[in-house]
Amino acid sequence: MNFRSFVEALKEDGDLIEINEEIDPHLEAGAIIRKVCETNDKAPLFNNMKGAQAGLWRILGAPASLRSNAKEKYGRIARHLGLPPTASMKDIIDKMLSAAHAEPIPPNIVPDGPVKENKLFGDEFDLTTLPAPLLHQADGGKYIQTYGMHVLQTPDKKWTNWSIARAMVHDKNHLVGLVMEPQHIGQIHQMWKKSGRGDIPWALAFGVPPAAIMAASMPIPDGVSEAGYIGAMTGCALDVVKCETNDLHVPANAEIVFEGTLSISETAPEGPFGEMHGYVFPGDSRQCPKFKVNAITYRNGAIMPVSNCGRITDETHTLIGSLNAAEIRRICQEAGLPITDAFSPFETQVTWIALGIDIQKLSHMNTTPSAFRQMIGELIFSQKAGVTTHRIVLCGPDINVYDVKDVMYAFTTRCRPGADETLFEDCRGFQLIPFMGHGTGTPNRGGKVVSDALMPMEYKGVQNWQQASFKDSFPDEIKDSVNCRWSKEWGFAEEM
Ligand SMILES: Cc1cc2c3c(c1C)C(C)(C)C[C@H]1C[C@@H](c4ccccc4)[C@]4(C(=O)NC(=O)N=C4N2C[C@H](O)[C@H](O)[C@H](O)COP(=O)(O)O)N31
Ligand SMILES: [K+]
Ligand SMILES: [Mn+2]
Repeated sequence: MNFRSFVEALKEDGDLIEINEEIDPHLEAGAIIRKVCETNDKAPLFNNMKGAQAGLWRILGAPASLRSNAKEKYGRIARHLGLPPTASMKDIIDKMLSAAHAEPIPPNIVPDGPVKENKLFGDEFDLTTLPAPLLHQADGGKYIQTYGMHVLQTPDKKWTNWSIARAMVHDKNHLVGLVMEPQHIGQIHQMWKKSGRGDIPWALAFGVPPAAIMAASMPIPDGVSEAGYIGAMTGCALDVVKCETNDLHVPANAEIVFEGTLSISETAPEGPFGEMHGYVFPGDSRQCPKFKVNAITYRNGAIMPVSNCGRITDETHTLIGSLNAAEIRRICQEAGLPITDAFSPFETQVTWIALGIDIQKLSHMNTTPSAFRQMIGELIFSQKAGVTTHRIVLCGPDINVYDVKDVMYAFTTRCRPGADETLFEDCRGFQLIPFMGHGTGTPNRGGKVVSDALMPMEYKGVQNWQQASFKDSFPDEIKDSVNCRWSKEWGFAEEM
């Protein structure tokens, strides 16, 4: 599946709105995409961007946001992975974890591809004249990069990392963007700095195969190349082609590729940006590394994917939250902890992760609530995949952690504030969260908690209550008889 066929799939699903009227990249496109994300409406495809030139570019907004009809809520994300549009978040997370222990299938190097249909070098382009969107009025620049994939290799060439990190236009041939540890872009940047080998060969591929952008958004382990992971997950090697101006490889059917170098010395002001937690702090910029663009190659009719993040629900919630939770589930299970599921409710702006606990296994651990909370917090808050999470909620087997109503029902009724919670201050914190970066304590340390929504008896493997609900407080024959007359005889609404 490549990006173009993904867009076709959305069209066939009736999940695309094509806008052929001229749309301005200065706030107008961003406003439409933002409103789509806040209303879970169809993905907008802007075919006529003001300032488009030489086929650069059309824009697809909200590439992995939600659908409004409940049966296909995650359909746009499912289509990234070739799953049916009715797939659940559990199905999507299971699919993304399916390659965790599989032999990587390295990419297949091909001599040519659609991404080579057009090539611009040096003065043949000027980034400041391309239709890069201003996505929020207080953003510090035009965030051209919100859903592209950085390609960076370690100095020893053993690891090629694919990841999403934001970047804005700095001048006619430079971007400036977030390069922060423990993200792999930050780790690799540090390796090159130490190696003294000069600026880093770099590529940024937009409109890559959707499964690749999912892996680019996922914190798979240090040293694991996303290309091989995706090969193992899809069962087939991804076709890649060599860059014109360096030895890196990019997906052969990507829509657009910027090629160049990531500076190990030069920085420029970056931000602010309307971020994943739903805030922009006007004027809040900091020095970040510069990316020099030496060449642009692109397909005819190239489409630039754009994520306008902020208030729920957009790609920073559906992908960052879900894929961090995926890795947290795997890490907990491999540590022998009784975790069945992990999910980050969008309504927490993905600052929480709810864990589903197998209380039979928990009862065999003969542990205490405070010891278990300590174990969970020390493991998860020391992980790269745990950096963005500031509250973990432990939930019993009657709670569906993928449903925020269930998580809040457990958290608000089973977790006594203070007594049932363990605070963690000696761990990395996520400075992009306003209460961290603009709050009262140290911006990038601590501020985390494990909130135990397991009742004491669940540590013995027992739940001695019944939920006062239709599902749990009525015998099956009553429920069946009510259900079968529900809409036919009495005219209540059909079940969703
Ligand atoms: C899907 C998605 C992921 C994002 C981002 C975005 C989108 C749409 C935008 C819209 C651009 C907003 C910012 C949000 C911002 C951000 C910064 C830190 C942590 C989370 C988000 C950041 C970013 O700018 N920098 C960064 O380091 N990581 C980001 N991730 C998370 C990473 O893609 C994710 O963590 C991967 O696992 C990285 O791969 P790696 O494990 O290093 O190989 N962006
Ligand atoms: K990644
Ligand atoms: Mn990685």
